[in-house]
Amino acid sequence: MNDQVSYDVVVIGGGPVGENAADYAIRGSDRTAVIVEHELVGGECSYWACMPSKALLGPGAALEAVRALPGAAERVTDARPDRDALLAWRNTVTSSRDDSSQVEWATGAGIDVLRGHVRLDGPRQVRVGEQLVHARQAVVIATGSVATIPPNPGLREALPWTSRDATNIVDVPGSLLIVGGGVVACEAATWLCDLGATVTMAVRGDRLLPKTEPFVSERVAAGLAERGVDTRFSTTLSSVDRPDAADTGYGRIHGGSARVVFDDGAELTVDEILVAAGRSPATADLGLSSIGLEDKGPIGVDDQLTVPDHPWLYAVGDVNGRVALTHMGKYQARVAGKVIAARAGNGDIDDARYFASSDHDAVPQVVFTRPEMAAVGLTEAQARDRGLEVRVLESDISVAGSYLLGPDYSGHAKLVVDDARGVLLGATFVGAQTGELVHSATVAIVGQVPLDRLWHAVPSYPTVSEVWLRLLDQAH
Ligand SMILES: Cc1cc2nc3c(=O)[nH]c(=O)nc-3n(C[C@H](O)[C@H](O)[C@H](O)COP(=O)(O)OP(=O)(O)OC[C@H]3O[C@@H](n4cnc5c(N)ncnc54)[C@H](O)[C@@H]3O)c2cc1C
Ligand SMILES: NC(=O)c1ccc[n+]([C@@H]2O[C@H](COP(=O)([O-])OP(=O)(O)OC[C@H]3O[C@@H](n4cnc5c(N)ncnc54)[C@H](O)[C@@H]3O)[C@@H](O)[C@H]2O)c1
Repeated sequence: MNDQVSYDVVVIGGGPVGENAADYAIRGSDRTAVIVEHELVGGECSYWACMPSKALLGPGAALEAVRALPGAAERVTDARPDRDALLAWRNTVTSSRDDSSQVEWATGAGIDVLRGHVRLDGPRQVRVGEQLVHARQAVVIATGSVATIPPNPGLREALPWTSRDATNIVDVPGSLLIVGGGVVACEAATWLCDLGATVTMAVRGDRLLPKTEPFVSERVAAGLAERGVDTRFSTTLSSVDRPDAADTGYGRIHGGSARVVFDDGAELTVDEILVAAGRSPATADLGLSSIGLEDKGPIGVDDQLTVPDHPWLYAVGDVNGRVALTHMGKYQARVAGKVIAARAGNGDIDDARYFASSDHDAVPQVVFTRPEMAAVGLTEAQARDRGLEVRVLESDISVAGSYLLGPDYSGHAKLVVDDARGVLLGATFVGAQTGELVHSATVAIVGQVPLDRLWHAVPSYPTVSEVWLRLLDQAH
């Protein structure tokens, strides 16, 4: 075996972000790139996160949409999706964790794929087992993140589920405690109810989805309560006791029941615990100290995704701690790839497209709870914290387009406006099928479209987008 190979670009981690970075760095050139992956090409997103979670959520949302609409509702015989068919659909969406089509895509794009765990071994060099791989131009770290398990007494020993188990669920627990109140917690509570589990949520703070507008938290909490979820706020686990904990594999129940005591003395016995308490950048065991960086925490980068004082090193996606979302990581990857390509050709990299500016204040996100929520940019509280002069435009979503989704449609929308400049800073929508509304707001924010111009953007009748009229009418 040749134990040293060279490429122009070496990408560590073959998730969606690493794939895009490699592609954009060599596209249309004769430069070479390799992706080194120690698990599955396609990463967390394809097999353990976005794709399986959305596969598990889609059928329940579709059933709810049908049940909301007279004429169709009468044909629905069950409020819940078919469990076996739902799990089979999840397997289809994740290709049953077979990454051959993603490897085929990479090789088709001229990118080599190497299997193994990577450690940096000094500047521009990585080690994969016995193999040394040298990077002539750039090393891109795209190793993603891992679930965090908080140090509550007995919790780690109880071998709780993480999101990997919840998305790759095989055995549906009769009763389940979810620790956390963020995005994973709320989405997982939704699909676990669809699968028939009895769900309790232990939330440290006083509301769900604490980074969103407060009305989102209220409506999502009400939606979960309607499904029977018992949400306990401002609480932590004092102890967890699970004598028969066992590593039975992803999505299988990890042993016997667990007895949980909360900080107020309340007790609960459940079949399984799902920890959804955030994620940490995957920087341990990456050899970062070989180039003078810390072996933990996010890898800091500038807006060109370059690590300060290491002009050959880039970090993109969850691992840099900027925004843990697939679409934002892929955006960073496009920017980093273009920067690498331009630097290779000694091109100019001062143009706006070589800076990941949207990471700071134009991040869109859709949370696929019921009701769904979609937001972009700053919340009112975030804008005020930045000392901006803020005006708020707010309306229930009650237009012909929403009524036609069902007579009981309920939704709410809010725009945050920079009063001094007359442009949007943020937008939040909550209600069924609002996910598709958010891109219009993203365009308005990124384009810094003045509100008096936006007023001329006429939404089609009868669509939910007509809520823009209700909101913008308040601006004059
Ligand atoms: C349950 C869940 C649902 C989510 N849903 C959404 C959603 O709907 N929309 C959204 O935008 N975001 C969602 N996210 C977030 C999204 O999954 C991440 O932001 C995204 O996966 C980040 O992509 P990445 O390429 O940076 O990292 P990853 O997808 O984690 O890929 C990193 C890759 O690097 C590999 N790797 C790590 N270390 C090494 C090493 N030393 N050597 C070799 N290979 C290595 C890993 O095996 C992995 O394949 C969700 C997250 C979770 C947990
Ligand atoms: N639809 C989507 O876009 C989507 C879906 C799932 C996940 N994601 C992303 O994946 C990332 C991870 O999601 P997440 O839900 O794990 O993280 P998160 O940051 O959204 O939520 C973490 C939650 O855990 C709580 N928490 C933290 N430490 C705790 C502790 N010690 N004890 C109890 N509770 C604790 C926090 O208060 C918070 O409510 C996020 O960036 C999220 O946006 C996105």
